[in-house]
Amino acid sequence: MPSLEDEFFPSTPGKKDRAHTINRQFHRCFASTSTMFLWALFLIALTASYLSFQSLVHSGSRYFTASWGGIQWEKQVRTSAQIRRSGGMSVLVTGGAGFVGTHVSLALKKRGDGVVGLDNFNNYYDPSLKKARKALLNNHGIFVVEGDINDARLLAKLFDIVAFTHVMHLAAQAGVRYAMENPHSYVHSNIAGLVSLLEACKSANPQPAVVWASSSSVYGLNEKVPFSESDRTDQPASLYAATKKAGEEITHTYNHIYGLSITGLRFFTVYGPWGRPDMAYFFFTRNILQGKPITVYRGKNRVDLARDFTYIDDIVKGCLGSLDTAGKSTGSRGKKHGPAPYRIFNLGNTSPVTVPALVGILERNLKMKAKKNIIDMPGNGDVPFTHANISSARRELGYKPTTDLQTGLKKFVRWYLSYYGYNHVQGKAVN
Ligand SMILES: O=C(O)[C@H]1O[C@H](OP(=O)(O)OP(=O)(O)OC[C@H]2O[C@@H](n3ccc(=O)[nH]c3=O)[C@H](O)[C@@H]2O)[C@H](O)[C@@H](O)[C@@H]1O
Repeated sequence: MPSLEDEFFPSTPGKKDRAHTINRQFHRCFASTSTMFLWALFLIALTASYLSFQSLVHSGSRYFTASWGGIQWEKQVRTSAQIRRSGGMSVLVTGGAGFVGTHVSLALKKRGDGVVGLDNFNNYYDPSLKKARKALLNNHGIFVVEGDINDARLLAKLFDIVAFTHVMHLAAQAGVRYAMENPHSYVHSNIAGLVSLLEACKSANPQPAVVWASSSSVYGLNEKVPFSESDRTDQPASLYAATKKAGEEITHTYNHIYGLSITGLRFFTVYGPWGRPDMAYFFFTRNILQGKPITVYRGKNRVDLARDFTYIDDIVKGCLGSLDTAGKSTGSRGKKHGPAPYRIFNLGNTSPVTVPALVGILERNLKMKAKKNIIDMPGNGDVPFTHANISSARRELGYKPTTDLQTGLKKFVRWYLSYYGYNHVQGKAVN
């Protein structure tokens, strides 16, 4: 092999040795090819690490790495969004693998609307339940994208692929008492995530109409019953409630500045099959079946707490009614071209039931006695009662709840036993 010296000082000055030359050319060629190869490897590694860093940054979550994109993925989104009835809509359902998101998506698909779900599958409660809901949706031709509403690139991509006519925004950090444990998760999803979603909606062309989940908790310490939309909502009792109230104000500014059509729905303690394991009716059922005690809170002066429990099928009707009557957004490319609707509705049942009465119904359905620990309500953000006035929703949306707590819990227990069985295995349990 020629030495480095040979390269600069040929053995016979003025005369090139042929074998030597071929050897040197081969060496040069090999050296440059391997250098190029190394550079290419380096660039590929750099690009890959940049992209994964970007998806982490954009997802904005410590728990979540985005996994979306590609031709096959785009095709799944497009197919899922296809409208199959005349005058139908294509709806992006955020929180698509959540409790309400699953039921709303199925109902939309059933009547021929296009639906694409979006869910970050976080571990606030058992993600395997969310995966099971995703499988159910998949069986009905609904694709749920795995991603976070804080991921602006993902949202822009989705609006790029599909001209969604509506967004049903149900992704949120739910739960009243958990806000004391993890306050930042509420800011992340209910404030930052909401703004990220509205930014995408206002920039989309055409702009979709937005229907989103607020909460009965915005009434906070309000004592006037039943709660009407015009009642004061400036005394939240929990950070959760405060973020939902903030959401109502934030959506108002997007309506005012950008002409987004906005409908906020104040849900009242929604329950039913495929429900949320962090809610009392759900984990009371699990504990009763396992022979474990349940804690029942009691209000001031030993007054029982009460909720206007609302069955999921009634809520779904309220959501579809809201989508159908939403009215168009008026902006395009971030510019408003006239006033757009801004609406807020209570979606409740109008007949509050006490928590001990709820336990009694569960006991009868499960044919088992609950081991009750009755304690005074801790100062954890709870409110003593909720009660919805729904005349506005009845008038504007044709909303008319038809399921009482007895009937609804019977359906929930039937689903619970078919999903978990009597011996609720530890792997599937939460809380
Ligand atoms: O309507 C709403 O806006 C809210 O409804 C529920 O919140 P909450 O009504 O507090 O529902 P649960 O957590 O299931 O509690 C129901 C009742 O059981 C009581 N409870 C809860 C937990 C417990 O261990 N013991 C107990 O007695 C609560 O004080 C409350 O009165 C949801 O969790 C919220 O996401 C939703 O926004």
